[in-house]
Amino acid sequence: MEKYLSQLNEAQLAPTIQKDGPMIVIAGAGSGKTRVLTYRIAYLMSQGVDSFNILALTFTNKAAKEMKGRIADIVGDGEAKNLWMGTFHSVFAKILRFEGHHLGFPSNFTIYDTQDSQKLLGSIIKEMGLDKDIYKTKQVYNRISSYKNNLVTVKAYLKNSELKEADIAARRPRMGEIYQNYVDRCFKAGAMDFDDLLLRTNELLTRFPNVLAQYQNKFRYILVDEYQDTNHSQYLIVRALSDRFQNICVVGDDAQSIYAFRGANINNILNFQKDYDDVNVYRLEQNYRSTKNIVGAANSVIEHNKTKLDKIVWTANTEGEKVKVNRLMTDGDEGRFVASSIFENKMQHQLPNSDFAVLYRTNSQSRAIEDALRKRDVPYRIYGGLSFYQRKEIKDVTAYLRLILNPADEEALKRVINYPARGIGQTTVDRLVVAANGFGRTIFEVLQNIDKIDININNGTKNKLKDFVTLIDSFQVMNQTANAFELTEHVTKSTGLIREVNKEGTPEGQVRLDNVEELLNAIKDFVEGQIELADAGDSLAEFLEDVALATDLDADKGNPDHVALMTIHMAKGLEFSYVYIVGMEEDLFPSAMSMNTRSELEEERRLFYVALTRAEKQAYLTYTLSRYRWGKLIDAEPSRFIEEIDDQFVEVLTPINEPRQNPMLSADIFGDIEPSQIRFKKPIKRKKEAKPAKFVAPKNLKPVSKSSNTNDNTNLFDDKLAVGNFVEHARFGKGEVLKIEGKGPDVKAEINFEVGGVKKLLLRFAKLDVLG
Ligand SMILES: Nc1ncnc2c1ncn2[C@@H]1O[C@H](COP(=O)(O)OP(=O)(O)OP(=O)(O)O)[C@@H](O)[C@H]1O
Ligand SMILES: [Mg+2]
Repeated sequence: MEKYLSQLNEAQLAPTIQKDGPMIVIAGAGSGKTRVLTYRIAYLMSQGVDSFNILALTFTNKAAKEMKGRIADIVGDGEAKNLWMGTFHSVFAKILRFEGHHLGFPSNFTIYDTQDSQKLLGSIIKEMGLDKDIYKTKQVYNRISSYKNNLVTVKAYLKNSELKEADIAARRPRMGEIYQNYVDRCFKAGAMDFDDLLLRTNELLTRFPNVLAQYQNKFRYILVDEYQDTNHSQYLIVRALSDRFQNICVVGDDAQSIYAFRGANINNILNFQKDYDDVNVYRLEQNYRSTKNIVGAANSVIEHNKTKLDKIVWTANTEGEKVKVNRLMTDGDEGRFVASSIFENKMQHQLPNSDFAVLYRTNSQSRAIEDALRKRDVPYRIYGGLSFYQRKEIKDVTAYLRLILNPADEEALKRVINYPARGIGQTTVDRLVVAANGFGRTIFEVLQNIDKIDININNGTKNKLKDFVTLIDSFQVMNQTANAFELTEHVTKSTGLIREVNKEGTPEGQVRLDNVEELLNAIKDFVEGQIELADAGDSLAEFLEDVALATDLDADKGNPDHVALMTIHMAKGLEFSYVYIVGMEEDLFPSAMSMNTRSELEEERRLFYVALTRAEKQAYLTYTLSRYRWGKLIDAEPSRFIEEIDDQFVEVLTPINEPRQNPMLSADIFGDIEPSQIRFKKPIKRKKEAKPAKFVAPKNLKPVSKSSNTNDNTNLFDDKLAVGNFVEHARFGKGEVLKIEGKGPDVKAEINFEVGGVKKLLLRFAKLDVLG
């Protein structure tokens, strides 16, 4: 352990080895907060704390896995296994499996994901005969989610005139009824949504003191990462569990609080000292992640926020390159710039793809980047789009599995009752739902008694329904003996699902088929890792729980060496050598929807701070002059955040695809100044410009000199290459030299190529043949 403790600086060591009592580490990005948590857990174990008595809550399951791996390196595999570590949702889902019966939930309760919840709300709104343009499912869902995260139960809602008035003002006076129906239907279906996992845990710990005492005793040491983004519900759970022993260590950075829009409460971090007695407050100031330029840039940005704790962040790392800002014409150009820059940096510094990340404000921005990366054959992965487990074909298979385990699961049943098609129409399903609601029974119970009840369904259809029940029954019987993999394989075959996904034999169908196969592989892996579980049924339940809580960030699928594409929200806590932040435009970032109040704008700024501080070596910011938004091409202005970075940390790149040979244009915009000298004191707003004419090479050009194969072409080109020369490049074809700039190893040429238009190349690396 000594050896490991020496890998911490003094400031980090103190919270790591304070064994007991409440403590908070407030520190800026990259200062080692997560490292402190990791080493602290290992330290506690080395001091004789039983691994069963430690609970660590992280922001993603991936972070938990990595932390566990690191701890296993220090203390050994066996002990690390017993640690309770994961996101709030996954940890408390596990506890609810054991304890949910106190609240009337079966241990095999289903977890409804957002899609399931919204579908259920959609049908409730329809059944109540409400206008779906006013009662928009998504908004209703968000509203209910915020009640739950603030522990406002239906009962509390009905007593809360403020909330009710807000809903009436939003022309939704029947929110209370919807909320009630939704809670009832989830309960009847034996289902909890994401927010219930926290809300019900709170209910459990409040209503059942014995249960609370049991878990207080179990979790004698509690650690929370990214504490600044806990919501009220999470805060109360941590408080309750740590109340007895008060061995609570939370780490966070108020400057990185970016989930207020989802109910995160920055006051949790600000008030921590009031919640416990004798809190030790630790501060870390040295950043180990980033260069001086990046740390300086990030510090200068966050300075603009009024609401913040005073913090110092400095680094002993090298100066590094300045934060590079580039302006492009369109999002297509932006994508191409990012792709070629990644490509060049990769080649120049011999780096793996996984050293690069592209971050954006909204998911829809990924498409242009993807297109460009694909053209360059750069492998990439999008995180946080539709997660693997949310794809239709995967949800169809898992719906069968959910139904086998929990026949009350209404959303699963509705999903598969007529998939693959077995002649059971929507009207029949609607009648079943009405009957189930009328009898206070589940739909499956109605199906089991279809002959005994009075329901307007013809005999032919009744027979089909009975066949469906028999089918599910047979799967349940199989589940008694077979493992999850055998069962799933059998389900996909015997229902005809596997045939259905690729019945057209199209490439898309093949992808769906591959996905189902991938799911089977995942289940097999899971089953093989679960052999110690004697009860086959358990392995299926556990697998489904992992599936429901899986975010795309957690899955490690496919080629591990890829460029990561994700929203900034997803990137919290992560680090990459090279980070490209795209779409740095007003109304996009900061988002038009978050500029109404100072606090919203400050949250956007914190988001930018998070984005910048992901970079270790180099950060690029790009913005475009026009962008398609809501189907229209609009003029875009550079984000105010670019201006907010202190000039000394920024370098403005000459826009690569700008028609520099047009003197009107340079005069118009830059006067006599080189664009690279421009600082963004005022946003530069311009109209759409024409691209340079496509280069067509004159005939009869022949090579007059060839670039050497060494990495140093400087001498060759320093004197030989001149403006007006024709050259040839292996990939871009022939081109005309428009401009030469720089000295020695930094000589660059701007060349208008046949393929891809104007490019700026560092001659040291460009393999060019001069033609004459
Ligand atoms: N004392 C140290 N010596 C060397 N490297 C360190 C030290 N402390 C932290 N690091 C490294 O610095 C990087 C940032 O650390 P870490 O991720 O723990 O910071 P953080 O404060 O959790 O950042 P964030 O706020 O972004 O979550 C990591 O790569 C970590 O391994
Ligand atoms: Mg961290």
